[in-house]
Amino acid sequence: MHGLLDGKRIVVTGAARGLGFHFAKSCAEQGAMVVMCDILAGELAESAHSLREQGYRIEDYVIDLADSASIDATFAAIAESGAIDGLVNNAAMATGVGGKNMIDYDPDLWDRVMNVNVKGTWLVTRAAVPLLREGSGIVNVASDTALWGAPRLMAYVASKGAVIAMTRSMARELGEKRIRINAIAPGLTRVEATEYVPAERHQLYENGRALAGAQQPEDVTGSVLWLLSDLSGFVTGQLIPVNGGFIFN
Ligand SMILES: NC(=O)C1=CN([C@@H]2O[C@H](COP(=O)(O)OP(=O)(O)OC[C@H]3O[C@@H](n4cnc5c(N)ncnc54)[C@H](O)[C@@H]3O)[C@@H](O)[C@H]2O)C=CC1
Ligand SMILES: Cc1ncc2c(c1O)C(=O)OC2
Repeated sequence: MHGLLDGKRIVVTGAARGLGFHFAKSCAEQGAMVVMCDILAGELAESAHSLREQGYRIEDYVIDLADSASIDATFAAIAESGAIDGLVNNAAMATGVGGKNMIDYDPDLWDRVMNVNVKGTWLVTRAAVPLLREGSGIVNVASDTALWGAPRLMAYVASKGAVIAMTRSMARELGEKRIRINAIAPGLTRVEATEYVPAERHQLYENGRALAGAQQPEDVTGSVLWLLSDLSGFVTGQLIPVNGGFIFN
C-alpha cells in the first residue's frame, strides 16, 4: 500500500469532530500516524478510538488553544515519541460566534475569538516548530468568509484574515528551516457546526459556486493532503480557496 503521507507523523488540532476529524482520518488513510488534539476530551477519545478500530495509528491529546501552558505541555508530550512531519492548524472558534451585527457584537466574545483563532494558531505553530522535520508542511485552515466579507460574522472573519496574513509572514521565517506553511480557505461546508446556518445562507453559497451545490468535508481533505505531502514541496506562503469557485462579487 502506498499513501501520499506514508511514514509521516502529522498533528491535527480540532480533530474531535467536523473538518478536523475528516483531515485526521484522511491523513491516516494516506499512511500517516496522526496526533489528534482537541479541547473536547470525551468526543476526542471517541473519535480517536473509532480510527484506531479501523487499524490506524492514532495518538490523542487534550489541548486548549486559549492556554499557552496547555499547548506547551501537549507538545512536550508529543515530543516524547519523536519528531513530526506536519501540522494542521484547524481548531478554531467556529460555532456560536456569528449572528450579531458589529454594533451589537460582544467585545468579550471578540477577544475570545481572536485569542483562540489567531494567537492560538501562533502558539501551536511556535510549539510545533522545534519538532518539525525539514521538508514538513503546515496547513492553516482559514475561511473564504475572510475573502468576501461575510456579514454578522465580523470577529471570525477578522480572525481568519489575520490567519491568512500570518501565514505569509511565517512562511518567510520558516523557509529558513525548510518548513512550508500555507493556508486554505474553505467555503461553507456541511458539518455539525454549520447546521445552525440558515437555509438561505446555505442557498446563497450553493448557488454562487462555479461548482454549484453543497460542500462536504470530503471536498476539502484533498487540498490538505496535498499541502502536507512532498508533492507541494515548493509551495509556501500561499492561500488556496477551496470553495467550488464561489464568486465573490
Ligand atoms: N464548516 C465550515 O463551513 C467552515 C469551517 N472553516 C474552519 O474549519 C475549521 C474546523 O471547523 P468546523 O469543523 O466547521 O467546526 P467545529 O466547531 O466542528 O470544529 C472546530 C474544532 O476545534 C475545536 N476547538 C475549538 N476551540 C478550541 C480550543 N480553544 N482549543 C482546542 N480546540 C478547540 C472544537 O472543539 C472543534 O472540535 C475551523 O478553523 C473553521 O473556522 C472554514 C471555512 C468553512
Ligand atoms: C461559523 C460559520 N458560519 C458561517 C460560515 C462559516 C462559519 O465558519 C464559514 O466559514 O463560512 C460561512
